[in-house]
Amino acid sequence: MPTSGSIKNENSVRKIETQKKENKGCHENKDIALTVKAQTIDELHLLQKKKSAPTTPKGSEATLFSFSEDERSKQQLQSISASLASLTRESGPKVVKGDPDKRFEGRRVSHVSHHRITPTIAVSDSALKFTHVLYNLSPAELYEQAIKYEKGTFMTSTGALATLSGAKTGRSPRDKRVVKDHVTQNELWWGKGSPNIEMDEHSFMVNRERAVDYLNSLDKVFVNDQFLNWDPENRIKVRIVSTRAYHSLFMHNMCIRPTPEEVKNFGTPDFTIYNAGQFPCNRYTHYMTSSTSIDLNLTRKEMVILGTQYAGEMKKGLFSVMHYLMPKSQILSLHSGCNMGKDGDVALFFGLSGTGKTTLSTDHNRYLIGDDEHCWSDKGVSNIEGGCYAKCIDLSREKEPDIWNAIKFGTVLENVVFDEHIREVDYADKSVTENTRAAYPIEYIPNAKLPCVGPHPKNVILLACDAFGVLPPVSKLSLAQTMYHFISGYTALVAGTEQGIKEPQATFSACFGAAFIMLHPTQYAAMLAEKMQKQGATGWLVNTGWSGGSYGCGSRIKLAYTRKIIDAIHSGSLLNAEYKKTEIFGLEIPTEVEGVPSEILDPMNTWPDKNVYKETLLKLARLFKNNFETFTNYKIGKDNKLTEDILAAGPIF
Ligand SMILES: Nc1ncnc2c1ncn2[C@@H]1O[C@H](COP(=O)(O)OP(=O)(O)O)[C@@H](O)[C@H]1O
Ligand SMILES: C=C(OP(=O)(O)O)C(=O)O
Ligand SMILES: [Ca+2]
Ligand SMILES: [Mn+2]
Repeated sequence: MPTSGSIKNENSVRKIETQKKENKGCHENKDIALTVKAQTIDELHLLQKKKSAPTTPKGSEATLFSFSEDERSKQQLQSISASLASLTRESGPKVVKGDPDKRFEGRRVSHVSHHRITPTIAVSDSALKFTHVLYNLSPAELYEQAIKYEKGTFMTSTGALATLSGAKTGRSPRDKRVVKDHVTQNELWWGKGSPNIEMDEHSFMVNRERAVDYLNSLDKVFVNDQFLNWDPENRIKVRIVSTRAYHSLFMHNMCIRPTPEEVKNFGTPDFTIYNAGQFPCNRYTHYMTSSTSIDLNLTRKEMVILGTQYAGEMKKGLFSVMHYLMPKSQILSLHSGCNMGKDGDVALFFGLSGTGKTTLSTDHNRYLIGDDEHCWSDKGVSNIEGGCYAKCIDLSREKEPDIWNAIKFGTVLENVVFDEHIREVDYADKSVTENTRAAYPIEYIPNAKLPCVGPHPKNVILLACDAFGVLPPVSKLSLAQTMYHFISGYTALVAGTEQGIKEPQATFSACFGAAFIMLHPTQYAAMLAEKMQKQGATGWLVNTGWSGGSYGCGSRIKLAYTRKIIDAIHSGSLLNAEYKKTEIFGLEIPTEVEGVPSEILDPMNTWPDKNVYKETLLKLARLFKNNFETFTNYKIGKDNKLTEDILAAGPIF
């Protein structure tokens, strides 16, 4: 220590003296005792690492089982080879496990000898080359890969991995394609309003081959074998093949992580993603309208990503798959957050992007079941994912402490700006995008409920961020109103950034997630109505948006107030409050909520000009009505009465 000369502390002085004594007395012995058990630097490096599953499945203790372990490891490699195989070429790159950079490292020579003749990138000689598979790497290994090879990837001051998603910083719903074949043409929702833009089987195969060829041209690819859905009976096995450690770590965090035993017995996946997002699609390919394409083939159980590195495409792509598979088993898939109180009361939080699912389901006083994707079966609710994907723009430690603290080692931080030296993140900085994100394993939230399952929901909270500022901060809904608002899926955010005052943009997205549903919205709505009725769940509409005027005049409702409102819903106190009915939307609004100024509960009170308020309210009502027109010819479930009630539950003017 350079400061030892000036140390006055008694203990320190004594320490220094002891050291001196040691040095005098047994200098030689000490040196011998500290000598490493290695003859060379390479041997020293070998000592540093213990072998472990799953990347190196053959452990030294496996003598008894070595045959079966060997077999299993071989089968695993065969399964990955099959995933990566070209469907047109007879021969292709040979798939080998491990990091190509480690091929000269002196591990067991027999195991690596063939790596020594491995050529690097050789696109036209694919039959002669190896593609190294980095299989289910750990976060630490993925950090090393990402920092070493991916430009724009750094460690932040709290240990998170900050990276850039490239040109795309959000999803590209217009570039999503779904294969229309003899099965899906009858099963799925097609045409006007549907998110399922069709493509044919052949064009899918062209894109698939393009992705596979690209992946195989690389020295190495990442493979994640993981699960979706915490309900063990309805769990699916997913394989994600990707080119970036960032993608692999993102999915490691977002999907359910298998145990080493589960990895060994993984077998064939139920669904595979080929993420070749660094490579564009060919715009001459039929159905392609840009160089980005996210293609879903439900019959082949495959998804291909070309031309976008935005990681959210993988997460939401798999969500679409669940929106197809789960209803087949009478399970309702939900674009919602979910948490549970100490007494086992479960709440769902529906809402479009930015309305508060993640923020409000992450509640220090409740158990977090999940922030975004759930299933509701006859047994209760289950999270589909193993992690959360929180927005970081303007994130503050005070307002969202649990999310703030989750941003640590292992967390992927997308598109944030940070101090180049200290590496402190500036969450207010929108230089790269407003859609900055953190993806972390759910157990990074201290009160996560593991396993992520719970009983039937008691409250169904519909979140709308109403930038028009006319929806009340909270209303209690009848079942018909809940269904009306669920099918409408309204929110209004402000387009663009903060420069000047912009008109709020009303968005209607059926089931609060039209971009991800595969069947007609009324099919999900019918299931939700049936489940809510059967379980006696109460519906609520919570406006997390503006109060006191539209965007530009009013201001966003304080998160602290919204939390108080949500608390009152959870505790049951709001259920028995005093209510009055609003004009036009016919919403039941409470006259009092503990901790919330009563005057804001009726939005009319907060607007300085009551006429402008009325005009704006009518404007929004018309938007609702126009949007609902497309649903007026459908029946919701088998119940005529409910269908009529739903149609009557919209605004009346
Ligand atoms: N009153 C409010 N209620 C909920 N969120 C709010 C409120 N005011 C501001 N916010 C901010 O809005 C964003 C909500 O986003 P998020 O919870 O990620 O939405 P989602 O998960 O539905 O996409 C967060 O950044 C949160 O801090
Ligand atoms: C990842 C997403 O989810 P959300 O914005 O709802 O959190 C998304 O919609 O792309
Ligand atoms: Ca979402
Ligand atoms: Mn979210």
